[in-house]
Amino acid sequence: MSKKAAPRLAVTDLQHKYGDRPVIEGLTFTLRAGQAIALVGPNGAGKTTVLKCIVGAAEPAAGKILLDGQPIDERAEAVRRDVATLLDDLDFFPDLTAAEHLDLLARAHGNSSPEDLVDTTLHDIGLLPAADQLPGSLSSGQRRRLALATALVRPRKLMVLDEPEARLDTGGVQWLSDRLVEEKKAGTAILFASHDPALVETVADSVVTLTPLP
Ligand SMILES: Nc1ncnc2c1ncn2[C@@H]1O[C@H](COP(=O)(O)OP(=O)(O)OP(=O)(O)O)[C@@H](O)[C@H]1O
Repeated sequence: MSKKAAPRLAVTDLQHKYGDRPVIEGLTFTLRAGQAIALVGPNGAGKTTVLKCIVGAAEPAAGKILLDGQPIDERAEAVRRDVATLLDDLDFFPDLTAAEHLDLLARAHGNSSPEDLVDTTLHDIGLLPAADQLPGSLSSGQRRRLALATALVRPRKLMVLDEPEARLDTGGVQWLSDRLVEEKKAGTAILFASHDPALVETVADSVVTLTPLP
């Protein structure tokens, strides 16, 4: 009998505190390849904090986080290779165009001829007309689209996205929704925080609701 594959992501009894103040207590969930979990809850409930713990940007007070059965370590090559993250707005290089950012990132992840991928991604995300603009000249929504695009020009088994719908227009949110569904079909696991009920309804296989701790 074959052993069942480990979940892509397994979070067990996660706890996090800022100073003495607990913000996450006893959070447990598992996420399998090709599935999506949405983290929902009011402002301040701890969604970003959970995502930061998972990508290694915050240190949990307790608990276990496993990626494909192994403790997650942001310095490990597998994590950097397999996890595409969109947390805050990216800090872009001021003197690289939108297209050059995507090209650089794809090459850094081992794609030696990313031209077609970069073009397709810019087209998909509606940034082709802005391909040669510097980040400082993009609108805030266009910068957000560029940040999303950076997650799409690199290999990924797990996407960790904090409010990916933020600042997108209606067409952008529709595109995002369709794209995340496609990502799941391709086997990517997605953990995302969102305040958009329609996006959650369309994309998430399950929902984890956080409430602010007293
Ligand atoms: N660096 C920090 N230092 C101290 N407290 C923090 C820090 N970051 C977040 N917090 C607090 O932790 C709680 C959870 O914040 P978090 O950003 O995780 O919430 P969230 O659910 O993502 O909220 P939102 O929906 O507004 O994005 C909040 O009360 C917040 O004020």
